[in-house]
Amino acid sequence: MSKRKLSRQQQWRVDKVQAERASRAEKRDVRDAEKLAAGEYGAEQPGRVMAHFGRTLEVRNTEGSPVRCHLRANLEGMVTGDRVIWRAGQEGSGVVVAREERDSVLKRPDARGQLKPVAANIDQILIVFAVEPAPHPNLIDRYLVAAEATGIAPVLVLNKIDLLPEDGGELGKLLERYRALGYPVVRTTTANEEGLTPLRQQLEGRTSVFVGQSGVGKSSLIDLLLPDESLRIGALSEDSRKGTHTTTTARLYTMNRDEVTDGELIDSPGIREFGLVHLTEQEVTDGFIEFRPFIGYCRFRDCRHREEPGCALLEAVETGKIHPERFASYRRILDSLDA
Ligand SMILES: Nc1nc2c(ncn2[C@@H]2O[C@H](COP(=O)(O)OP(=O)(O)OP(=O)(O)O)[C@@H](O)[C@H]2O)c(=O)[nH]1
Ligand SMILES: [Zn+2]
Repeated sequence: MSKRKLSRQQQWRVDKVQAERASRAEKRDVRDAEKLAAGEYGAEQPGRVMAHFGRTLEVRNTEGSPVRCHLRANLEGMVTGDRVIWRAGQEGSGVVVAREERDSVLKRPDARGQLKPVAANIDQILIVFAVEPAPHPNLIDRYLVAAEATGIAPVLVLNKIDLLPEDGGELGKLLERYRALGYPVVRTTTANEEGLTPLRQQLEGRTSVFVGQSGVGKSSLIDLLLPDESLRIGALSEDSRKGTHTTTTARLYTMNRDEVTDGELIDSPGIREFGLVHLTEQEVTDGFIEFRPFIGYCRFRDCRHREEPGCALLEAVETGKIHPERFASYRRILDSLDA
């Protein structure tokens, strides 16, 4: 693997080539099994998958360096972020012999619409939105519901606060509503040095992913968080930036500042699009966290919370325990499932 620092976009292209190479690596598995049996590998040690290309993995060792590994024959389905046990072989490469249990998994539909894990052990999903283009509350709710369905903690990141009016405007009020529900809200701007301080605090010691609609500033934020990786700005043409990289795999990045490990990011174009995936009616209902105390208290067991008499959710809206806009949003998301 090249020692030169590549931009993420360049890296994704490299990853694709390596995926092709990976199939050749499978033939090595057989030989590996023999070598493992013969004791030609070093002691077991922990690592984390930074990227994967089929059966070839880039594993970060405890010193933070990447080691090229392949998977022992009886293992499969590793994804970026997996914690693994590996053993060093000859020529700086290694073999992954086990995977630790995952704390969380992020899934995306593959080409055939089948949900497939794309990243593991993520602590938080940062839902980025911006003062401009202004978010529709329904979109924020959609992201929150999708995040809740994964069991990974969502965090709302309001970017471009340099464009916010003095009094905070309507967005200020909207954010208060989410804060009251218990969601962390972080304000950012890429327009000045201090603009990322609260975000850095939120990222510290955790593994995060950024999601959000186009134009909210995800690339701008990530470029500032990973300055070493941002060679691509200016170096790549518009065309290649907009190329279709959505099938390439996710990559784990460590944010280093002042020699201190601040936190980790898992990123890929596909992950950034997370949230606009198909959800079930049950997932949508469960994803509105303030509904939970009322679920199961409707008069009818199969209440769909539309016009039914004795609906506990509708009552909660009427008595002000559920915000009418959140409920309207809930209905709109359900309607979009029906469509
Ligand atoms: N005023 C202001 N503009 C910003 C800020 N952050 C990003 N921008 C601008 O917003 C635009 C979109 O930023 P990007 O970083 O490309 O947004 P993105 O979310 O990565 O968008 P996609 O690549 O389409 O997914 C660019 O013109 C940025 O310069 C900010 O904090 N304040
Ligand atoms: Zn009901």
